[in-house]
Amino acid sequence: MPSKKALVRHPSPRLAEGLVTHIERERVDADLAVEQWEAYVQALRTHGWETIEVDPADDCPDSVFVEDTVVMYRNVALIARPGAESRREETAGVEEAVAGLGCSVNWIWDPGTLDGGDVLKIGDTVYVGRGGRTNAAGVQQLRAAFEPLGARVVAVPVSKVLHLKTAVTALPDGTVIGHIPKMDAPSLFARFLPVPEESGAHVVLLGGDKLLMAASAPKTAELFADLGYEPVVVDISEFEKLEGCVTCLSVRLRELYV
Ligand SMILES: NC(=O)NCCC[C@H](N)C(=O)O
Repeated sequence: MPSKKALVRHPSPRLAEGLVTHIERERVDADLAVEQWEAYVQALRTHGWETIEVDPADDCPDSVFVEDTVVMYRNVALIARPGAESRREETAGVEEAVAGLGCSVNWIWDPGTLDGGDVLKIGDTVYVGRGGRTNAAGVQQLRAAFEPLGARVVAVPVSKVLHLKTAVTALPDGTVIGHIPKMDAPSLFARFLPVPEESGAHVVLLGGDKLLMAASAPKTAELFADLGYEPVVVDISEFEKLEGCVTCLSVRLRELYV
């Protein structure tokens, strides 16, 4: 049976100091953030995901955004090398967690940088955003790690937002969804559906027709419901103030046979 495990990481007490790059800094309510994180984790559990907490990294303000630290392909965990220096220490705890789960571990090495938020997998196609956090060496190393396993790696320019997955994710049938004003190259995606809100571009596939989405994208939730999906809505306002979205708060491990 394929696994339904998801890595999550408790917010650091220093969350409010997290990086902001493309938006104005706003005050983050740390207590509310913890409540929102707990509700997010509960939503995963309610929909059948076993959540595994990576040991907290309290000194790393952005550590709750665990998606950026590792990319999974089959049972291989590629440990990222975050583009932001302040996030490099986040990977140690994640490496320990995935090794403990029986994953094969591989690494992005200097001079490569790559954030997990830049990697979107649709079947065996692995889109990788080349932008502020992931450099050309990171793209090459991702190719070298995953192409021998059967992946087709497609590089996508990203200049308007933090990560590729800030701009686009995909529905269960593989249709790419995105908010066009935030995309560099929409024509790269063969089957593409534009969404009316920036945060509507972010979905976590919970299984079946269920899509985990942010409360800040009500029009997009309506659009998806009208297409026969079931939006599961969570409020993640405090993480959005730090350019986070629903995808970055977990790493789903779907292909572990352990
Ligand atoms: N995958 C993601 O979308 N990660 C969000 C990371 C936000 C964090 N404040 C950062 O700038 O690295």
